[in-house]
Amino acid sequence: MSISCDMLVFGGTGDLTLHKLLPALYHLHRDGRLHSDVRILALARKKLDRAGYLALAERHCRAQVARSDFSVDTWQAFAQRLDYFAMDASQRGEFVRLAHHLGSGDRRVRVYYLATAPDLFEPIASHLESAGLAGENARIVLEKPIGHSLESAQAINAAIGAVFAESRIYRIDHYLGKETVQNLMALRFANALFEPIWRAGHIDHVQITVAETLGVENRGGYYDHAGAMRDMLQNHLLQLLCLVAMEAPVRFDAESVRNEKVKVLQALKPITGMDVLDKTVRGQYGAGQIGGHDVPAYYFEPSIDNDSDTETFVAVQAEIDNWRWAGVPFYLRTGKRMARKRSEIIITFKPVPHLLFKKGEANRLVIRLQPEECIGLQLMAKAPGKGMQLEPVELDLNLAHAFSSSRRWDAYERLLLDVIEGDSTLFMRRDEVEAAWQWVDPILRGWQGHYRKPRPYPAGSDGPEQAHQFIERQGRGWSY
Ligand SMILES: NC(=O)C1=CN([C@@H]2O[C@H](COP(=O)(O)OP(=O)(O)OC[C@H]3O[C@@H](n4cnc5c(N)ncnc54)[C@H](OP(=O)(O)O)[C@@H]3O)[C@@H](O)[C@H]2O)C=CC1
Ligand SMILES: O=C1O[C@H](COP(=O)(O)O)[C@@H](O)[C@H](O)[C@H]1O
Repeated sequence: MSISCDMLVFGGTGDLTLHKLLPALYHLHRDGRLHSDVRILALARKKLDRAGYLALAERHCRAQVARSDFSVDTWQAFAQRLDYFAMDASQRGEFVRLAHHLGSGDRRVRVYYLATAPDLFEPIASHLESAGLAGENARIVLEKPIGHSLESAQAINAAIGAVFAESRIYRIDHYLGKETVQNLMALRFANALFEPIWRAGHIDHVQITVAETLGVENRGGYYDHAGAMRDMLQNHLLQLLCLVAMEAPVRFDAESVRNEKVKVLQALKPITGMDVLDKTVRGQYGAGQIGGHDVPAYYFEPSIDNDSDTETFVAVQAEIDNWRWAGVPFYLRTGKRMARKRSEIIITFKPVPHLLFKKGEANRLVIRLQPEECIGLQLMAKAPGKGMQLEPVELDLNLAHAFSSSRRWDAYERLLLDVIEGDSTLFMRRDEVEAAWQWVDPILRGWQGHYRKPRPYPAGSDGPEQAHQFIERQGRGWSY
């Protein structure tokens, strides 16, 4: 059973809160994982009373939670925990009103979840402090992306760090809360099988793909200033890369795991200047079809400039300059409005040194995060019948089948519970975020100088043609 706390969600009427955070909290409540005294206070400027907010929250929870998991009784019990407070979080004076509303309760754990644009992070932290709301029992959760560059991330980190100790700052990257991502650590560090071959001598290359069919939806105002590099690659894809590439931590605790991840980020080979033309591909979706329906081009989406140069697709060839990984390319790609939704990591091993049979394909380890969660090891096997006809077959560990009795947790459920329980193992430390920006910034500068126009690709495709040429130049291809 979790501990008692007040959870204050700034941005309580926003997309993230309504689509992810509240459904996750509902599930935690339904599964009996929230202490009976956990209270949730949503905050935003919109003038709503409690009843109005509950109606909004219920509508979204009904839409997000599976029918079989939603019941009116459970909702009503969950709603008892929920309240709404209208305030402008950019105004210091409003926090005096908030302190008054919260009353004394200084000894209770308070979690401040900042589900707002990052430009509110600094004012909220400083206003919390001046209203006496940032005491020892207060924790703060920051959504990604932290800033839009190394400099802005450092400024945010410094401002938050001036109010909250690092151990009380939770920089969330929801990919770390996904079951299969954690399973990657189990696979690597709880099985002796892979360690001897988990290195340059045996691995040809690694591909990490996060493809979405969604477009920018109603987030154009944010996305057009961010793009795929800041929205996805700087955080989610680099975190996945870290988990594939890191050394075994001495313990499974926050400091040990994060120490190893940061070393990987620091070892990433810089991509600077004209290198961006060889090592990266930017793309932007045009009109096309998703699931048989016409969808508009990116520049016709709401809140997007008609001549926007923002990338909705990015592919990068990353290299890690250390003993384990020298010379092994890590191909990262992510895009919106792609042919199908899938997130996966594919490790391709080196081919056998001498081919005895007519057919030979390199072994591949496939770690699928979405839509299904499974791990597959592709091996060559003899097809039944006469002769040595070899075909690739997959040893398949389907996690949904292997653990069929338990409901699959959404990433936010796991991470929210970790915050309440004070476990920051699956959250990003300050130096990790900054090391990631340190590598990403020169790429963004290279694009400014040499690669302003993203390559077009039709919605519903596998990205721009250049993304295929880029990997084929090296005698490889994207896995499908
Ligand atoms: N949506 C998603 O799927 C994801 C979002 N994120 C991150 O989460 C954060 C929030 O994103 P998202 O929910 O999409 O954004 P939205 O624009 O949908 O929501 C922003 C929220 O902030 C509130 N807000 C804005 N200004 C103020 C203010 N001055 N005082 C109080 N509240 C304010 C808005 O309410 P009001 O206007 O009523 O004040 C609204 O509730 C961003 O940092 C984003 O990058 C990260 C991962 C995924
Ligand atoms: O952080 C983000 O992630 C989502 C994709 O998350 P997933 O869990 O559905 O894979 C992405 O759509 C969004 O643009 C980004 O901000």
